[in-house]
Amino acid sequence: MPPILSEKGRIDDSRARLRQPRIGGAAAHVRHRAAVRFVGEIDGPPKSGVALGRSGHTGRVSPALVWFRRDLRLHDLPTLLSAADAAGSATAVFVLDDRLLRPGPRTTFLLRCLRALNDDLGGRLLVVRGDPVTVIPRLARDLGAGSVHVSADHAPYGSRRDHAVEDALGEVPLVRTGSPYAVSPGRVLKGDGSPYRVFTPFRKAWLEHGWRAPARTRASTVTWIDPDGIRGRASIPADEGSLEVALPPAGEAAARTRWRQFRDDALDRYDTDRDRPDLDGTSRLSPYLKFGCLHPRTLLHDLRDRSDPGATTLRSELCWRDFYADVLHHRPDTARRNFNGRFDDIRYDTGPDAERAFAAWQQGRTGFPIVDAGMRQLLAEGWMHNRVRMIVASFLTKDLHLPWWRGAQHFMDHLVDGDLASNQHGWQWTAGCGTDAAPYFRVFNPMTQGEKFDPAGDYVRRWVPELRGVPGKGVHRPPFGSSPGYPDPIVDHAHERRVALARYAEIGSR
Ligand SMILES: Cc1cc2nc3c(=O)[nH]c(=O)nc-3n(C[C@H](O)[C@H](O)[C@H](O)COP(=O)(O)OP(=O)(O)OC[C@H]3O[C@@H](n4cnc5c(N)ncnc54)[C@H](O)[C@@H]3O)c2cc1C
Repeated sequence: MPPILSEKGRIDDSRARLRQPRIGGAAAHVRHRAAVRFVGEIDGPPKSGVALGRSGHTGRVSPALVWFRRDLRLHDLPTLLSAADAAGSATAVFVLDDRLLRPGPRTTFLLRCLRALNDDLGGRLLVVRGDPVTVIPRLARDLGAGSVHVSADHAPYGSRRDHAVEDALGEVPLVRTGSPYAVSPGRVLKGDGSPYRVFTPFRKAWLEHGWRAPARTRASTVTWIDPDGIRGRASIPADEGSLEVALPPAGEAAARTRWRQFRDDALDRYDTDRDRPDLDGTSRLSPYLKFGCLHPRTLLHDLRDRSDPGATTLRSELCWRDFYADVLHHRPDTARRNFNGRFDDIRYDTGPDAERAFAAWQQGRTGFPIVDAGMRQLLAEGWMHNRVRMIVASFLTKDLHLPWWRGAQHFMDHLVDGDLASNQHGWQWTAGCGTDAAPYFRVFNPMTQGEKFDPAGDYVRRWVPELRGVPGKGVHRPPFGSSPGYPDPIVDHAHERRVALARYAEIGSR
C-alpha cells in the first residue's frame, strides 16, 4: 500500500496505521514488498552497483527527489519505498544549509557520513549549498520532479523549514515518510489526548504503541539518476585540517558494524556496565543515531525476542530519545526556556568570578577529577559518557550556580551526537527544571559519584594526566597541592550544595 497522501502531500498515517501491525508484524513486510514491486529489486538478488535509468514502469514519468537530512543511510529507510512507489527514478540530494553547518566535530562527522553515503550510492549523491527553501523548489523545477521525499523532521527549525519548503513547492508534494524515531513525536498521548510529562508512563504507552518492522530497502530500491551536470552541484567540503577530535568511523556501514559488535560482545552486561565510564559498556551509537546512519527501529527489531536485562535497558534508553523528541515537539519553547516556569526566578551567579568558574569547567580545570575528566573527554572525542554528562551538568548548575543553557550550548558546540531534544532536556532533567526532572534537592557529589562509578579511578587517570601518579580510587580526592599542574578545587562542594538548596527553596516558596 503506498503512503496515503492528504492535501499538499502530507502523509496521512492514520489509515496506514490501521492496516499495519507493529513490532515486526509480518504484514508490514508484505506491504513493503507490494509497495516497490514494480522496481523489482527489493526482495530479489542485489544488482551489481546502483541501478541506472528507468525502471520500466511506464505509468509515472516524472522523476522524484529524495532529500536526505538526518537519515544518511540506505537500509531501513521508508523514504526510499515512497520514492520508488511514486516514480521510476529519483535524484538523491543533500543540501548544505549554512544555518546548520557550524565548523566543529559534528559537522566534520556529518561530512564524512555524506561521503560514505555518496560512495554507497555509487557517486550519485547530488550535494548543493544554500537555503533549502529556495534550493529544493528550484531543483524540483529544474529536474521536473513530481514529488519530493523526506523523513519527517519534528525539531523546531526543521519543521518550520519543511513547511516553508512545502509552500514554495506549490503543486509538487513534499512526502514525509517515517521520522528519525521509533515512534514519531506526537503519536504517544495520554487517554485525554494530552502529552506525557513523565517518562515511566510514556514508556509504558510507547511499548504498547509499538513500532513498524524495518523497511526492506537498499541502494537499489530506487533507480538513481546520475547528478552529473545538474546546475548548482557542489562537492562535499574537505575535512577541516585543524580538527583534533578523535571521531568514530563515519557512515552506515560503520554504524552497523558498531551495532553488531556491541550487541554480540557487550549487550549482555549493558544493564550493569552502562553507568561505568571506565568501561566500554555502552553502544556509542549516538553519533550514528543523530545522523540517521542507523534507525532505532532497526535496533529494536533486533531486540524483539530478547527480554534479558541488557536488552530491556537498551530499549528503555532508546525510549528516552523518543520521549525527549516528543517533549520538544509539544513544547518547542523548551529548547531555550525552562520546562518548569517556576525555575525562571532562580538566582544565578554572574560577574568575573562566575565567568572564571565557567571557563575552568569548560577546560576541565575545576579541581574535581571526575568533572575534569568528563570535560576533557568531550574536547578530545566530541563525546562524553552519560553518567559523566549528568555529573558535569549537576556541577555547573548546582555547584557553580550557572544557568543550564550555558552548559547546553557548550555541549552543542562540541558533541558529535549533539541533539537539541536529548541535550536540552538532559540538561533540564539534571538542573531540576525539566520534565520528569531529578528532584531539585538531588545534588551529585562529584567525589562519591567518582568513587562509585569509576571505582579504580581508571577513567580519571585516562583523561587527567596530572593525576596519573595517584593510585586507585584515591584519585577522586587528591590531597590539596599534591599533583603538580592540577588545580585545587575551585569551590567547596558542601557549601555550594547548601547554597543551591537555599536558592531552590526561594523559588519553591513563591
Ligand atoms: C546533560 C546531558 C546532555 C545530553 N546530550 C545528548 C545529546 O546531545 N545527544 C544525545 O544523543 N544524547 C544526549 N544525552 C543522552 C546520553 O548521554 C547519550 O545519548 C549517551 O551518552 C550516548 O552514548 P551511547 O550511544 O553509548 O548510549 P547508550 O547507553 O548505548 O544508549 C543507546 C542510545 O539510547 C539513547 N539514549 C541513551 N540515554 C539517553 C538519554 N538519557 N536521553 C536520550 N537518549 C538517550 C541514545 O540515542 C543512545 O545512543 C545527554 C544526557 C545528558 C545528561
